[in-house]
Amino acid sequence: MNSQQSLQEDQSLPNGRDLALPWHLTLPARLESAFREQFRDNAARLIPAATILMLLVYVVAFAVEHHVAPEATEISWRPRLLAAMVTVGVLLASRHALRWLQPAVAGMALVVAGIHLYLGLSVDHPLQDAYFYVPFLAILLLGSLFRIQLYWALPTSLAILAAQAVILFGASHLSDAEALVITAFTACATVMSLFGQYFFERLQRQHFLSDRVLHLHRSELHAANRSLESQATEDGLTGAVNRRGMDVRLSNLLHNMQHQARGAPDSIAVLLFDIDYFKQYNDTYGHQAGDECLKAVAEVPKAMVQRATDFVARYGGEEFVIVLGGTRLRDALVFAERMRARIERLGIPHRNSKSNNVVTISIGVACTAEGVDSAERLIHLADEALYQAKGAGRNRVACVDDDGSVRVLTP
Ligand SMILES: Nc1nc2c(ncn2[C@@H]2O[C@H](COP(=O)(O)OP(=O)(O)OP(=O)(O)O)[C@@H](O)[C@H]2O)c(=O)[nH]1
Repeated sequence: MNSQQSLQEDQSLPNGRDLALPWHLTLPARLESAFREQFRDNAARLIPAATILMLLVYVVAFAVEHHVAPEATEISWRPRLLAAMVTVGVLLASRHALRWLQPAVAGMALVVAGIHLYLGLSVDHPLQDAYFYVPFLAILLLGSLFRIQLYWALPTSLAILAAQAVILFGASHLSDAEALVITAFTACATVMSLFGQYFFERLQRQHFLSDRVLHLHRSELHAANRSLESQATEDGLTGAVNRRGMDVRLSNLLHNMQHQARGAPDSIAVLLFDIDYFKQYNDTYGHQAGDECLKAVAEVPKAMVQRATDFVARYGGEEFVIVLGGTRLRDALVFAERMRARIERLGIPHRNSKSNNVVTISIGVACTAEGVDSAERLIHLADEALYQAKGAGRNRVACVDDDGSVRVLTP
C-alpha cells in the first residue's frame, strides 16, 4: 500500500473502530440522547400488549387469591386497584408523554413490589408469605416485559431488593432464615435480570451505532457523488453548466417536452450569446482580466433565470447558452434584451471594442417550433440568429421567427 492510499484510508469514511462501546455503555452526549429516544420509541410499541398482560395477571391473581383466601381480598382489592391504575398510567405515558415512560415503568414496579410487601405484612393467612415473592416479579417486568433502560432498571431493582430485605428481616412472623431465603431468591433474580438486560442493551447500542455509521457512509457517499456530478457538469471558471451538462440537460428537457412528461415545459427557448470583440479585450487587458470579465458577464443571466428548468451554460470560450423552459419567443426576446442591456450597464471598460466603449454581447434566440426536435437543431438556429446579430453591428438581439426567417432587433 503506498502512502497516498493509506492517507486516503485514514481520512476516509467512519470505520469499525467507531463501533467500540465502553463497558458502561454510555455514548457521547448527542448519540446517547438519540439512542435513548430510539429505545423509548421501541419500548413504547410494546407497552399496549404489556399493559394488557399485566392487567390480566392482576385479574388472575385476584381470582386465585379469592379462591385460596377469600378474606384476603378484603384487604388486597384496594392496593391491587392502585397497581392497575398505575399500570394504565404507564400506557398513557407511552401514548402522550414518552419522556415519562421510563420513570412511569420504574414507579409501577416500585408500587407492585411495595403493595405486595405490604400485603405480606397485613394479610393473616398461612399462604401470606407468597406475597413476598412478588417483588421478584416486579424486578423481572422491568427488563423483560416493559423493557426499560438499564440505568432505570438498575436503581429500581436495587431499591426493591433493599426494601424487601428491610421489611422481611423486620417482619415479626418470619425467622431470619426465612427472610434470608426469600431475599436471596430475589437477589439472584435481580442479578440474572440485570445481567440479561446489560447484554441486551449492549447489543441494541451496537446495532444503533452500526446503523449510524451506515447512515454516515451513505450521506458521505451521497455528498461525494453530488460534488463529483457537479464537478463533471460545471464550468470551473464561471460556475455555469458546462458543455457536457448542457447537452444532457437540454436533451432531457426536449425529450420530456416531446413526451409531455409531468412538469415538463410546453416550449423551450435557447439564447446563444457571445461577448463582442473579446479577442481584443484579452489583447488589451490580458487573459486574467478576460477571465474576470467572463465571470462578471455570466453572473448576469445566472441571476436572471428563475425556473427549475432554466439554466445558463458556457457553450465554449466566450459563448454562453441560456435555456428557458416554458418560454415562448416573445418572452425570450424580452429576456434577451433585458440581459443585453444589463451587461452593457455593467460598464466593464472595453476601449478597443468597435461597437461600444464597454463590454457588450450579441444574442441569437431560437424557440422550439414545428420541426425543431433536437438540441443540436435548436442551438444551430440560435447560432444563425447570433451570426446575424453580429453582422448587423453587434450589441443586439436577433431571433429565428416561427416561419424560419431571421429578424434582427435594434437595441
Ligand atoms: N480570458 C479568456 N479568454 C478566452 C477564454 N476562452 C476563450 N477566450 C478568448 O475569446 C476570444 C474569442 O475570440 P473570437 O472568437 O475571435 O471572438 P471575438 O473576438 O469576441 O469576436 P466577435 O465574437 O466576432 O465579436 C479568443 O481570443 C479566446 O482566446 C477564457 O476562458 N478566458
